[in-house]
Amino acid sequence: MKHTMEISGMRLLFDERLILSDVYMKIETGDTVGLLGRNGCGKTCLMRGVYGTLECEKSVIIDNISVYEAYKKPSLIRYLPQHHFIPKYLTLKRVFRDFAVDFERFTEFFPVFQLWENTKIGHLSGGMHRLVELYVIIKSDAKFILLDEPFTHISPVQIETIQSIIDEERSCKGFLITDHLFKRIQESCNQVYLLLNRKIHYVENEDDLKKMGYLF
Ligand SMILES: Nc1ncnc2c1ncn2[C@@H]1O[C@H](COP(=O)(O)OP(=O)(O)OP(=O)(O)O)[C@@H](O)[C@H]1O
Repeated sequence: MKHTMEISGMRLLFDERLILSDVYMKIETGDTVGLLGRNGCGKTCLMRGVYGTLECEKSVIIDNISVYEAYKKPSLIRYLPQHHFIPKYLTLKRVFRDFAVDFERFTEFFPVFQLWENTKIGHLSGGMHRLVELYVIIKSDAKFILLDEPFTHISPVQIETIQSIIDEERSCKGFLITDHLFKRIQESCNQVYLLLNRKIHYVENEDDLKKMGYLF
């Protein structure tokens, strides 16, 4: 079944400073939407606004129903923040059980984790910890997945595997992914947008990014 999320009229002010204005985006099942933008332009704020953990003016409509506090509805949206969010004292077994994600399948993609089912996530390296968080969010049973800089701290080989998993999962989900690297976004996404001057701009190709001053 195809699901649609429409984000519109998003406007965010911090004191007198306008961060986002009139943001519009539509994401459907099967979409992998990439969001580029310079440091501090508002990508994280946009995601947190959609997720409902940052207050702002907005309309988020999923399948014709308005959603205000998406973070309370994990079956609709899951969000991977830039920072670690799974408590360090939890074992991998517990994490995969809580997210209802198959650990065996995970170890088929990433065999290095085979012996670590009873290891606490805090004992993993930062990159491994990140990989577990990224995987369980991508594989969670939700209609839309927001990934804030998912490839940071992940090795190139693991990035390729993750990209193939996202490609598989999009048959039943829609993805919004931020990154700084056009190449990575181009490889992972079927639509690309640039957040520039508080607004979302559709990007057809590299030339568009050059015209908008994002690439040289
Ligand atoms: N709680 C807050 N109070 C005031 N200003 C904030 C707050 N949170 C974010 N900002 C500011 O809003 C702007 C957008 O921040 P945001 O984190 O969304 O940028 P970003 O595009 O995700 O950056 P990066 O690519 O570096 O992660 C920044 O200038 C930031 O300093």
